Amino acid sequence: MTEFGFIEQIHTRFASLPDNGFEGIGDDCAVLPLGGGESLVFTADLLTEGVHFLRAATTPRELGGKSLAVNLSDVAAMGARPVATLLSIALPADAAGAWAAEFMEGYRELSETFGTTLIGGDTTRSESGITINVTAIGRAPSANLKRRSDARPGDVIFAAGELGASGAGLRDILAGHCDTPLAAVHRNPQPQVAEGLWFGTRQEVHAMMDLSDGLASDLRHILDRSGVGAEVEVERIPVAPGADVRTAACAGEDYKLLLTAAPEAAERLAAEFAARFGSPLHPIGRITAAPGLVWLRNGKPEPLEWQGFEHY
Ligand SMILES: Nc1ncnc2c1ncn2[C@@H]1O[C@H](COP(=O)(O)OP(=O)(O)O)[C@@H](O)[C@H]1O
Ligand SMILES: Cc1ncc(C[n+]2csc(CCOP(=O)(O)OP(=O)(O)O)c2C)c(N)n1
Ligand SMILES: [Mg+2]
Repeated sequence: MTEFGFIEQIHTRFASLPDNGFEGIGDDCAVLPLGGGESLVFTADLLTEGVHFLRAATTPRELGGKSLAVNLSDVAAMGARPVATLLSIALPADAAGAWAAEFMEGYRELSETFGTTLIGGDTTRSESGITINVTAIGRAPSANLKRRSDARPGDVIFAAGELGASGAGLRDILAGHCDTPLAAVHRNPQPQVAEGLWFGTRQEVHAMMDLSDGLASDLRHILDRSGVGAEVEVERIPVAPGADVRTAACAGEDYKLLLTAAPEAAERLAAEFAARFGSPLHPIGRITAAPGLVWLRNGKPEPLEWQGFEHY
């Protein structure tokens, strides 16, 4: 079974139960309208030793920050402001002392940076490696929420930053070079919280998500949920220095925002983004009515078997 096959199975199994007012499985966050035009959003992400990180290749402080950052990125991807988190952590006995204190310091530092508070969680002993689960809660005017399901044919597809640095950094780490600048990028993702909030206020932004698994699979989630297709110009994919285009499209963990915007407003959106954030918004292609993801090189379709990260 594939990761996404399993999630689909879970979704189906729970489809007949009451939703209790929640918009559930399928987006970066679940949504609970509060009334008065406001909503809460909820997301959970888990990091487990050997799959998401190597204990010997990260400081606990960095891992504390990354555990929070990947969740704040999902809140940002809805156009919401992260407000609070819950932290559940399973620690082997040898990580329960100084390691855990440093981990919490990293988690606290990033909480302070983004104005979130820690409101609960759980702590247990582990017999096999470190596992961290974070639940993040955000808040937004309901009208600002951006979903994966709102891409429309003709929309311009944008990446809100360069891609591939994290994947190139992981390559360094797996080769035993943990002290390179790219390895540091991999261990210290910066969630685009201010950017997500700003996109939330822009009506011309239709669909949005964050890039955790890589463009090649994450864009497909927008296409599937919106019932559309896309053409992506390979030459326009913004490749971070030190990475190559395949890494940029497939390796994942860049935690940059991926969005679609109305074509008539796209140029102005990009100009205002650059003026506000001091870095470009990269147009990489467009949404099509015909389903499927087509990679274009020199304007011609190229049959690339590119895939993002999948757990199974
Ligand atoms: N074990 C699970 N139980 C319920 N929902 C899940 C589970 N795993 C993933 N999901 C949901 O499936 C969707 C896709 O998950 P995922 O690809 O992990 O999203 P993300 O990249 O935003 O973390 C999300 O809405 C997520 O909440
Ligand atoms: C030791 C190690 N091996 C492989 C990876 C690569 N990796 C692990 S998870 C992942 C994708 C993102 O994680 P996931 O759990 O799928 O997050 P989500 O999409 O749910 O936000 C990648 C690229 C890594 N970070 N560390
Ligand atoms: Mg997830």
